[in-house]
Amino acid sequence: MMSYLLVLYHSRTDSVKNMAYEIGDAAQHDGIDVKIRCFSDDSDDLAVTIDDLKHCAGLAFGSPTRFGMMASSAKQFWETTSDVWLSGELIDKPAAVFTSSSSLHGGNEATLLSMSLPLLHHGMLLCGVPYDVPALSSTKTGGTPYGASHVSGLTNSSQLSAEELSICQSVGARLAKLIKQLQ
Ligand SMILES: Cc1cc2nc3c(=O)[nH]c(=O)nc-3n(C[C@H](O)[C@H](O)[C@H](O)COP(=O)(O)O)c2cc1C
Repeated sequence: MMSYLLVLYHSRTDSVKNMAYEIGDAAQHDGIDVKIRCFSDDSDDLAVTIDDLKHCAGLAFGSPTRFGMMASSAKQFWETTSDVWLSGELIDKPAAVFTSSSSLHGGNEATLLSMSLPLLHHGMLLCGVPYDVPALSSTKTGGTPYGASHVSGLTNSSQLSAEELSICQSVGARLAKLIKQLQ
């Protein structure tokens, strides 16, 4: 794979995983190769390597909301990326973040903002969700200008609402567009 979007996620109960696949499918639909990777090998998807990260043309990074922050496996991974940071290999590559939380005001926006920080340190071009995505104004569940989100609720449902789905698709399409424009 010469030029690909890396969709890198952690998910324990499939909500973030479903979002990862929606974002990846949308980018692929728009002509971009996609690599879907996890932070550890306790998933159906392969564990990410530093090479996967170094050589991506763009990144979608997903984590569940854990006490208003990213999951520890994600944080742990970023702490192994100093060499990539030193060599500047992610500078000027487009990136987006996405999350799932069980409650609507349970810290999903805070999580998205803090997930953005390592990507900004790496010099990536953070792409949020613009308000020309109609679902952003109509959603009663997830979806924020800082990135796609899903609210899994009291039953911890991993099924995305129509608006959440459409926002994930818009993120995949936007990353694909930016990857093409920047190459
Ligand atoms: C340790 C832990 C901490 C959590 N913290 C929050 C939280 O701060 N706010 C919230 O709304 N949900 C919280 N949750 C719920 C998860 O964010 C939610 O179930 C999410 O949809 C899981 O995503 P996944 O299915 O991809 O694993 C927490 C769950 C765990 C296990």
